[in-house]
Amino acid sequence: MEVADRKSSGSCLDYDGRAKEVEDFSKTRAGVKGLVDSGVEKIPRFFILPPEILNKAPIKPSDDQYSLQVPVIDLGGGIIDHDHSNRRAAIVNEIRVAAETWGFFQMVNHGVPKKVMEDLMTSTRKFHELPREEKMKWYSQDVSKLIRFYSYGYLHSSAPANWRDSLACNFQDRPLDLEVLPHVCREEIIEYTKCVVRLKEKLCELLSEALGLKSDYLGKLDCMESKYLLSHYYPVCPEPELTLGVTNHSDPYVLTILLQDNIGGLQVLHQNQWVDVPYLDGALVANIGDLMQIITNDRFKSVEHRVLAGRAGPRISAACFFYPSTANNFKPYGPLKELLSETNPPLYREVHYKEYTSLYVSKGLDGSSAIPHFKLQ
Ligand SMILES: O=C(O)CCC(=O)C(=O)O
Ligand SMILES: [Fe+2]
Repeated sequence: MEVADRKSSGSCLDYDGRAKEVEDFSKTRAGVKGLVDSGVEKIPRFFILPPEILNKAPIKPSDDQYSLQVPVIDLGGGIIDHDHSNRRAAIVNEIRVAAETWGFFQMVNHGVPKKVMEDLMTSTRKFHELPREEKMKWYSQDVSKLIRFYSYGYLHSSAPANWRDSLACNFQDRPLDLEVLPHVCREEIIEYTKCVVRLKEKLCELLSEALGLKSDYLGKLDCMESKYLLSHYYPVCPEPELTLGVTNHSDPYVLTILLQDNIGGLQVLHQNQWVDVPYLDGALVANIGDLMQIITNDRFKSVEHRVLAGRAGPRISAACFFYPSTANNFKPYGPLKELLSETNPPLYREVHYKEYTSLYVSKGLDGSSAIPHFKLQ
């Protein structure tokens, strides 16, 4: 069958025999990489995405796409303390504009050593490229497992499948524990996570200031004390026009810090166009999560993004998500009263983290946002 026929041969989300195909795939415990290693030339049908997901925004970018650029912000290494108030004010302003308009920005001079980033990429790649028997020991579809390897997390639903595998390390708000991690990447993950947590603390202050609040405001709110690192591996895809590395979604958490390699494919939805988030040597990407959009009453935007599947690769990335500490799983978070006024009334009801993520997970990455469910009428 030609690509055009396979595209029009019906939705991948619901067809006879889909559940069995998905289950057989899961039983291999070898992920998408296992499929590629087995030499598939046609992707299994449940990976073929319907046009309404593939073409959510113009697939062919307008000329504007080339003039639109995700903001790049120089965090000034160590010189953003309060003694350098002019420089700090300028950075805070850049972060404010980026968070309000793009929901995404790239950071350079952010203080995470390049070697630590490179080591994370090399070692997690080693994990994903372990012999199959070795890697499958980590395979699990159980979402309550804090450390696991998986592919397509929505096995029992009709949510779209993604052309990628992931190693999940949900550290929650505990100290990092070396023993629980796969040997090939454990020290590198711990070191990288320590550095990224320090960067998150800096960003937490800068974002508070960008909202016109005291530097320690978001820190005291305890909305970003837990950390969850996802190491992604996007294998080369024999039919990249038919699927996606990851389908359109916004991140459900408060803040994400992302490290990507130089393969490309990450895109952010901006002014109804998909704009590339290009690889920038030494940079880290930050993006606003859904809960941050809710607590800022829509000032900061949690923006949809996706990753294209590609013939080049594999592509490697690591996303570190920050969310409230476990003690606050049921603490209600709503628009911050300091940001509200008569002319700026609350747009959302209060929601706790568990309620938010349950809805997010039950929905699957179907390209729709969970945020509107919490809007006040
Ligand atoms: O791999 C990437 O560049 C993005 C991953 C992502 O969006 C996510 O894990 O939420
Ligand atoms: Fe994401």
